[in-house]
Amino acid sequence: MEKAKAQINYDNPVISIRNLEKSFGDYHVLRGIDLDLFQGENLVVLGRSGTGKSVLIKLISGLLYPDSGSIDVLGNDVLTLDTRSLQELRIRIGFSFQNSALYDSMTVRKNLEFPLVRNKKGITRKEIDQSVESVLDAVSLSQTINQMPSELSGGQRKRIGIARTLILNPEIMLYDEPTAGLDPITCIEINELINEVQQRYHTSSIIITHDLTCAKMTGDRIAMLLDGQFQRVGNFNEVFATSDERVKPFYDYNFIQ
Ligand SMILES: Nc1ncnc2c1ncn2[C@@H]1O[C@H](COP(=O)(O)OP(=O)(O)OP(=O)(O)O)[C@@H](O)[C@H]1O
Repeated sequence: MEKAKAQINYDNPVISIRNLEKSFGDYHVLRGIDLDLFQGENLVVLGRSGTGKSVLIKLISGLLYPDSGSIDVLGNDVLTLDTRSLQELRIRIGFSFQNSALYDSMTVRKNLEFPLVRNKKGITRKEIDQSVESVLDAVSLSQTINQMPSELSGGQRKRIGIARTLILNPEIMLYDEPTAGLDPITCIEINELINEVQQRYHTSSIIITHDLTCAKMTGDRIAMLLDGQFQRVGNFNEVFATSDERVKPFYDYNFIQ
């Protein structure tokens, strides 16, 4: 269940975060976050509920503004980008959110075409068809092309959601709790898909989760968010080789394959 070694370019961070601070009223959620995501890397961000994982993703994608610190994404200073440049940058990032639901009234094909037609002006019918076929093949669901989302299982819907994100060829993937609400076997299939996406699309990914099986299977590196900072960063065994009483229960109460 250990993750196979990936090709990672440690000279090329695609996301660089320095000394990031974010409070909501009196609640100091992020207290000086430093983080690099390297080209080709799967980085898992682990943390209990309410520790600020989603806030971090929103800051990276420019949906929230920090109190201080810097965020560089694909060579862009996110905090100084105008709306248009931010939109252009977001197209280079694939968001796989828990609630990124499919459109129930559209077939799988139409769901997949939607981001293409919206974001790629002048794309031809042939290019659309090729892209749809290619991402469906990537998530091993070619046979569902004419089905409605209601005819798919939870795991299949999750895969189609990932395919819809991949269709724009993102350089960075942000997965927010990719295995939430799925049975253990389907979780493992989604973890395997995350690794296949890394290899096939050469993406760099941040995977937010509190599922340790997911962390172990998909993470080249794991960063544990505790009390507003990344207190432990390393591979799975390094992160959990500690007697830190804030970390141990996290491990003890998770089911590890
Ligand atoms: N827009 C907001 N206004 C006020 N408080 C917020 C806002 N967004 C997040 N928070 C607070 O910041 C904290 C961190 O929230 P966040 O959603 O990042 O947690 P999380 O680590 O993703 O948790 P979970 O695993 O449950 O999704 C929470 O206490 C939340 O209430």
